Amino acid sequence: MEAALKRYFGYTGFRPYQGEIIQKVLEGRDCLVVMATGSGKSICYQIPPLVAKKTAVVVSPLLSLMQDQVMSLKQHGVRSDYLGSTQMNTSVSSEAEKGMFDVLYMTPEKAISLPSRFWSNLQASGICLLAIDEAHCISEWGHDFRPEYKQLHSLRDHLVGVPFVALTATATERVRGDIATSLNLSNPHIAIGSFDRPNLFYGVKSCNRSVSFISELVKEVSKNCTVGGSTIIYCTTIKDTEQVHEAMVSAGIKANIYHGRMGSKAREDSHRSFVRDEVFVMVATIAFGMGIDKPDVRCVIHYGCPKSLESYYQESGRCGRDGLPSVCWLYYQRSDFTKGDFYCSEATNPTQRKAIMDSFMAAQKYCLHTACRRKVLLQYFGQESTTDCGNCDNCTATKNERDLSKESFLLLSCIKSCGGRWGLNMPVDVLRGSRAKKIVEHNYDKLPMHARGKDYPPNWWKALGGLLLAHGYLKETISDTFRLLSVSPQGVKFLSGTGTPLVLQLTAEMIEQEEHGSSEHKEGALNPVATVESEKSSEEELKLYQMLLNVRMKLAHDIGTAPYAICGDQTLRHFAKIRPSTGARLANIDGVNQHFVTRYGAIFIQNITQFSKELSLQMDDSSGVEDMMSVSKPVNNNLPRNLGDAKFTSWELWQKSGYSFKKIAHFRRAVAIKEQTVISYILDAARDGCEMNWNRFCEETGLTHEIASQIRLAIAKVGSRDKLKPIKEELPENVTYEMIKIFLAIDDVGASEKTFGNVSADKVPASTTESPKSSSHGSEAVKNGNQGDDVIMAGAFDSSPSTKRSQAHGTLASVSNEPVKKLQKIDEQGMESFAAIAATEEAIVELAASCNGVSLEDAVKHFSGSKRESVIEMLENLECNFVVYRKKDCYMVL
Ligand SMILES: Nc1ncnc2c1ncn2[C@@H]1O[C@H](COP(=O)(O)OP(=O)(O)OP(=O)(O)O)[C@@H](O)[C@H]1O
Repeated sequence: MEAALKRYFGYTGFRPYQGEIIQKVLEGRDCLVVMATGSGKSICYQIPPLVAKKTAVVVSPLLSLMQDQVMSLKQHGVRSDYLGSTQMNTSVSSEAEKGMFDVLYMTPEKAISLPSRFWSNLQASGICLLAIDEAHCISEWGHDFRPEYKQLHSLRDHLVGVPFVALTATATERVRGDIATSLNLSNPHIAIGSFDRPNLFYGVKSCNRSVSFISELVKEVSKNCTVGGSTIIYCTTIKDTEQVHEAMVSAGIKANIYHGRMGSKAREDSHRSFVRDEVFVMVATIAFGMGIDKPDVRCVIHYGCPKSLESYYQESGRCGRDGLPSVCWLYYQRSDFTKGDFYCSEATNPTQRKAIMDSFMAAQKYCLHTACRRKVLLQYFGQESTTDCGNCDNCTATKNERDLSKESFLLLSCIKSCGGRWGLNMPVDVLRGSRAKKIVEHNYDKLPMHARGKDYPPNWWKALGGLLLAHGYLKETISDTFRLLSVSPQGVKFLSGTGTPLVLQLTAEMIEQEEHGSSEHKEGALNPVATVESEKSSEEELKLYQMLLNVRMKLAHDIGTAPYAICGDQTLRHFAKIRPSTGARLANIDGVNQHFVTRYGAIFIQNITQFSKELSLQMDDSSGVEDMMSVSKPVNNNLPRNLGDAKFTSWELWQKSGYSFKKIAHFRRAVAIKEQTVISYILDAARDGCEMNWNRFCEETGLTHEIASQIRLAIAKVGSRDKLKPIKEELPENVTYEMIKIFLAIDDVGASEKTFGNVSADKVPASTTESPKSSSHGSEAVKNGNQGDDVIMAGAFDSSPSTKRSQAHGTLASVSNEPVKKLQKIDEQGMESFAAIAATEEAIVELAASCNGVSLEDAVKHFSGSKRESVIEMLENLECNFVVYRKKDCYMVL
């Protein structure tokens, strides 16, 4: 399990609950998973198929979400696709039946409409789980009820014995019960994680929707953009969305808009360019909700009170999913609180209506609270928390507590005297001394508290009303479409004088009202920007991080994917901090998976090296990072370790003696071998650690910088480097199979990008007599499956491995007419040190496997016949090739 986590996702440890859930699923047990947004639920259904080598089917409510997940998984080397109404590729379904995907996503509509033949075929091919993502959609008590979800239980009949895994971030106890019942979960393993998102700062402010407020918002958001963070601004109406978007764009901020009245193509484009960091801000209605999987959103702003606390938690939960510090601000206007009825119009029965209203009131209370915001949120989801978080506006604000007993007494008694038949406006007007027609008609101008509240502006009183509601002194009831306020039993107790003095924390709005007599927003008071902590990075390291963000951006743009799908921000931060100089060092960084190393490793190492030089930063600084092992820089003795003799000699002739491929192909043979075989021998030697003059190799094989770039793009497009044919099909005719193989070998050994740099397209092979470019050998070699096994090596190549190298030297030197100047340079000492190596990569892997991981010191001790540097080098090579990975100080086998 852990090996698959490192190989495909680059992480060395599971987060809480992930390991146990995966284990249960692999044992065939149903699971109900309720874990916070961004806590890593997806891994729970993505790892089992990679371990069990069977397909996982995932039911997901949104196409955009599925497309993002598939894009990301492909970048991790996981075979994945989706079935839904927008899927144009008709072969996905038949490939899926044959078990050709690790993870197959589908919409609920699709899942219930697929014929039983599909399911029986898939079951025959192997299916390890059916996951129901966003499972709260099953429940009418959930905030996103979807009727099709209710029919998913019918899949049980098709998938006998297949574990069902229901996952959600927001489920009250009642919703959990609904999910389990509706899906017929049998004795499910229930995992309920914390709802807390400690990296998120929560803040709330009252606002007006004035032009000056919006321009202030624009200013603050633009600050966030300059530090490279993405922002989502959720508006409650399309009109607000358009207004805020227009303000952002006119201020020169790259912002997109997204709402339900846009066509699906426009929405898709808008979503895509946001996910790909082509714009930094998305101004959207909640139509841009559940499906947002971008991990590096640094700021989520709600411009208007959300329709429920669940949806606020979900939407704000789109922020900081990569675990880095991020902020969530909610700006509300008092008039937002009148929208409950509008939301209730969606209800089809009284139960739903009550559920919608309750959730809306909870959101309203959240806005008005002066206690720790996190506590309020967690309590709503049934999680008790005793300490204040210190990471929300209420915790960080200077305490502004005051005895508000007198004012509260006035307001509560006024509400009581008005008979609990009104909202807040009427009693506040009475307190303020209004003689409006309605007040006079009801004789409220005769009440003793009439005109007793002139010291404070109306909004101050309304803010106090909100506070009293949030603290339980008032209660709100719905009558028809009206929301009525009355005094609660706790309020009655206070009015009777038996309660304690009412010391309350003043809201920001009350303070503003006292100071300025209005909620007109003060310059500089708005502060939505995530102060993403630089994590003790130096200025140069931050510059390097910015440079690497650009490298990732360009790369993503070239291959048509989202930057985050290549690697996360956190991983780039580690690169900037550690500055790995080798593939092995890169491979050991958290978040780096096997595909990343093979596809992008060389590019990043080259850029890190170059930028670090420019910024005068040392490479390989592991001091500040935990979990990094202090391995001294390996000494590469450039000697092969476990090569067969034919390969070794081919390499020697080429690298040391300067022979051409053609000469080597004919060298001392009755029947010449193919040049392509020689090339593949030399590549194997390179993979085995032999020193290589890559510039010469590329020059002789015609692999130019341009061709290398084309191949890299093709691999990225195909999403896998396992099969050459699909890669070849993406490339122009002139790019041969041989070139692809060479590219992969160079990539495997992590040679520098500069390797290709010396040769340009118009300056191709000089020294090769027959370059692969001018022949069809490359494709022939592949067609014949020619990896060199079909070659009969004669003469010097057929002696026993231990003796033949020295024989080969002697023979070559004496028999060949070619100048073999450099050959003798492999002197006795070199051969001795090679012979003395007791550790081989296989032996190291065996040792690590037998004791479930081995430390470097133990490995060095175990292979006492080997030099420490050799063991380090082999370990690094294994690590770079993802044969082993490091967890703390231990090398584990993948
Ligand atoms: N074991 C892990 N170590 C480090 N990062 C992880 C681990 N598991 C998951 N992550 C990362 O956490 C982020 C959030 O994960 P994921 O998308 O699965 O969250 P989620 O629980 O499904 O959230 P939501 O409910 O919002 O969809 C992703 O960037 C993912 O790569």
